[in-house]
Amino acid sequence: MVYKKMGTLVEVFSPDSLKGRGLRAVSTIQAGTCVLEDEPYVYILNEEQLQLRCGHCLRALSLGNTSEVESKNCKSCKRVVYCNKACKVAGRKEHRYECKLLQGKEKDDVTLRLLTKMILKSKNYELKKSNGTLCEFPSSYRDLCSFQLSTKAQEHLLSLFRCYEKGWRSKLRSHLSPFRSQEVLDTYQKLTINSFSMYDEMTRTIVGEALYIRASMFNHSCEPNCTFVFEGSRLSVRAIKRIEIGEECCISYMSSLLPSPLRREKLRSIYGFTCQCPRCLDSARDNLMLCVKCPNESCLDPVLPVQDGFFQICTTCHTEITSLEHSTAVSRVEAFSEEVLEEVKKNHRDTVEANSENDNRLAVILKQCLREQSTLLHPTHHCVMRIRLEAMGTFSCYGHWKEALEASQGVLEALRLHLSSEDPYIAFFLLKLSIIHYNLGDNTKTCEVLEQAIPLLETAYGDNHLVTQHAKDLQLKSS
Ligand SMILES: C[S@@+](CC[C@H](N)C(=O)[O-])C[C@H]1O[C@@H](n2cnc3c(N)ncnc32)[C@H](O)[C@@H]1O
Repeated sequence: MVYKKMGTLVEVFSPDSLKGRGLRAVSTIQAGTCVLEDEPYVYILNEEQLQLRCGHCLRALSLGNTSEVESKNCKSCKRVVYCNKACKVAGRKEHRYECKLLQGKEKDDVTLRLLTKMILKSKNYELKKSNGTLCEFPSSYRDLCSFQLSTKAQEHLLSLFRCYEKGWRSKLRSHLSPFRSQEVLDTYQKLTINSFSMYDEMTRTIVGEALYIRASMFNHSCEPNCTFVFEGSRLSVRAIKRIEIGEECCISYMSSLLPSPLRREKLRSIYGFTCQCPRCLDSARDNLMLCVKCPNESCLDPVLPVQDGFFQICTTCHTEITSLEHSTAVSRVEAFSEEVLEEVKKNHRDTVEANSENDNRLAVILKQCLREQSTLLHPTHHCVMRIRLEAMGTFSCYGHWKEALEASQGVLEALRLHLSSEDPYIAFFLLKLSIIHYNLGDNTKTCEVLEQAIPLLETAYGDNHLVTQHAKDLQLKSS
């Protein structure tokens, strides 16, 4: 196999037969180096973001002047907004593939819209009979790997697709023949394992979905040496650790704040592989993410799980936790935490106005969840960390700074325990914490936290990224 360079720092290689292709360093890469930059082959904004962001550069728009915004709307679908004329012109070429889709009568579905846009965009794309082997170097989306759906899942997808198709097809030129089922399935099977959720890095809100041909070559590790960041729709993959020549460069496909059984299950069901990274192979490693509090109130130390729903004897005070009642209560609070996280996700924080009914409802359920967790789960438990992070973000978004600070208690310690010190999530957490201190008028704490955050942000995001710049501006203002 001839390995070809992708950019100047990495080359496509074959790590092993299970992983397919991957990328490895062709020279030593220092932490903080941009390993690869990529523009999307195709991208879309989520429905609730359509009126909030420029359809081309994805910048958040100020919606103060509605008549101004209307003049920059797409006149045909009236769903996509641009920040100025230049973006409108630049975005026209891409928008023509989805303009009609957005005029459809069917309820929008992000995955089906991306799938349809992709097929429309690649009309010249001919399905090549695959012999199951991957080409050495991907130059078009046809060369990406795919994940074979079960027959049942294929039928389900096709029925959803045909329903969605009815909604927009009447708006398209009549000579366009219906998409072949094989074309739909093949495109979907590539999209599911190769597409990226695009983030607004300042809020960590998911704003859309995109497919990058070159960046699709990065394999996954739960302890990655690279991270990816967005500037609009442009994606940069950056080294967060020193990478030796010949070493594989990996990103993480999912949140590292989940214990390994949950991470591995998600990776299996979405991407079709069983993760064998060092973190997943060390079964004891993530146990603290599943710990309950010792019920002895003068102890409260973490007690490790032994098997589904059952816990060990507390090693500090030797209290036994054997009751079924206790394990049922733990499962209930874990399930409630997941429900609350889902609810927060659905209510897209940046689209609801402060002091609205939503605000109160979300605040109430987050507080209730924190209360219920506090009697049973140890602060290192993944549900506690994830709920506290959400609560911190939600309260900050509504300007409830004291409550946001309260929600942040114990999170940094837990993050440091579970994540590697270079993990961008720690940098992002510190930035959010500094913003809370700043809004509470505590300049000393703001500067203290920013001093830790800025070097980490420079590595993960780069000096010129908006997130790093924001941290530096805050440092100037508070010093
Ligand atoms: C985005 S693609 C990565 C590039 C892919 N290896 C290729 O050859 O095109 C994702 C797919 O790569 C494989 N993969 C990625 N990380 C892996 C890992 N840690 N272990 C096994 N397979 C992995 C899985 O098949 C997964 O669905």
